[in-house]
Amino acid sequence: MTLNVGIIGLGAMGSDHVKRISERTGGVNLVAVADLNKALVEKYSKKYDAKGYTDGAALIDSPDVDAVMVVTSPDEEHSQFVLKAIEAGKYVFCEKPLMPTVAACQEIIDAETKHGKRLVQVGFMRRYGKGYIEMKKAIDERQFGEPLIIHATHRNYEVPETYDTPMAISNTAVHEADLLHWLLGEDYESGVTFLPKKQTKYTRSNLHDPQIIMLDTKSGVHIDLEVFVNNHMGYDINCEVVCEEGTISLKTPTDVAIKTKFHREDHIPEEFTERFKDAYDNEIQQWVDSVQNDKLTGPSSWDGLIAMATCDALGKSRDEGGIREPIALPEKPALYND
Ligand SMILES: NC(=O)C1=CN([C@@H]2O[C@H](COP(=O)(O)OP(=O)(O)OC[C@H]3O[C@@H](n4cnc5c(N)ncnc54)[C@H](O)[C@@H]3O)[C@@H](O)[C@H]2O)C=CC1
Ligand SMILES: O=C1[C@@H](O)[C@H](O)[C@@H](O)[C@H](O)[C@H]1O
Repeated sequence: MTLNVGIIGLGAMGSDHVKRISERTGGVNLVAVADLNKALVEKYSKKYDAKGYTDGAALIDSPDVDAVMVVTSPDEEHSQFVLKAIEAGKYVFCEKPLMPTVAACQEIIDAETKHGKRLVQVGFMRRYGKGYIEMKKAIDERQFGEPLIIHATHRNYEVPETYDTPMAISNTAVHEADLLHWLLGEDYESGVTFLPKKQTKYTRSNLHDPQIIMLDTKSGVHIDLEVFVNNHMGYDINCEVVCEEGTISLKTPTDVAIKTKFHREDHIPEEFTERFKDAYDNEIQQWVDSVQNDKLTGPSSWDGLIAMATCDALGKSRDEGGIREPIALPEKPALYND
């Protein structure tokens, strides 16, 4: 049976998912698209022969739609559609972050728990990237002994004017907040955020960039993460895990490196859609497959809450001038135990 999907939000990431669902994902049919922007609705409904809506709630209510993808921004827009999908009993894939506050994540968890079945998957797509999967296997098997330290960087070429200081954590570092505890298989104990170099060429009044984050896990693994979202160099994601008997690193995303007269070249991607194409494709294919099997397997609302509780502590630390903050989680509902 083919799964009929509707997508709400047709901007940068939504249009990438539209293309993926329509052209590269098996067992699925794009039947409806929605956006507040009429021109985008017309463009994609025409191109992919899908019904068009300017009201995302109407898309969710449509009997033609079996499952929903929420790809709207700002991130605060997510929960109205996620809650509506839960109410309608429809599976819903929600781009990260689930919501940018812990309270709003908790509201979704409460609604899903009340419904009694997992319906929500959060778009932490890095878990589906080949490099990270291999790193996790090596860590899980302790191939090089115990993990001790992680050095990570999250660098974007540039971000829009609407992107502000809190978003460096809630919208960007949220990827590592999820990924690194998944990679290590353990919870965080505490975190701290520093703001180096207050004045730079690209400093804006609403954005402090770069930001330095440190996290410590319950067993004492130490993580340092540089978030630098206006680096004017490229989309540069790095992760090195230092273990007792070796290091495990994410390799450069290119398959080919050029050496020519007295120098070498290695392409740096411009965008996440290029860098993590394999991860997004695997993520969405596995989401479709798990919905078809009526059992979600990907990152849950609970994972969305863990990531945001981590971001909350890091944001608080930054606002208090770099004081270490404990990372505490509420009680985990039984629904999220398997
Ligand atoms: N997993 C990943 O690596 C990435 C995830 N994202 C996430 O995807 C989401 C979308 O981000 P972008 O595509 O970059 O944003 P964008 O600003 O390019 O597009 C957002 C779209 O949502 C529409 N929209 C806003 N409110 C709406 C509403 N109430 N009803 C219907 N449509 C509405 C806007 O008109 C716009 O077309 C964000 O939550 C972002 O955090 C974005 C980039 C990468
Ligand atoms: O999720 C994403 C964006 O929303 C975010 O703004 C970027 O910093 C991330 O690299 C990208 O993966």
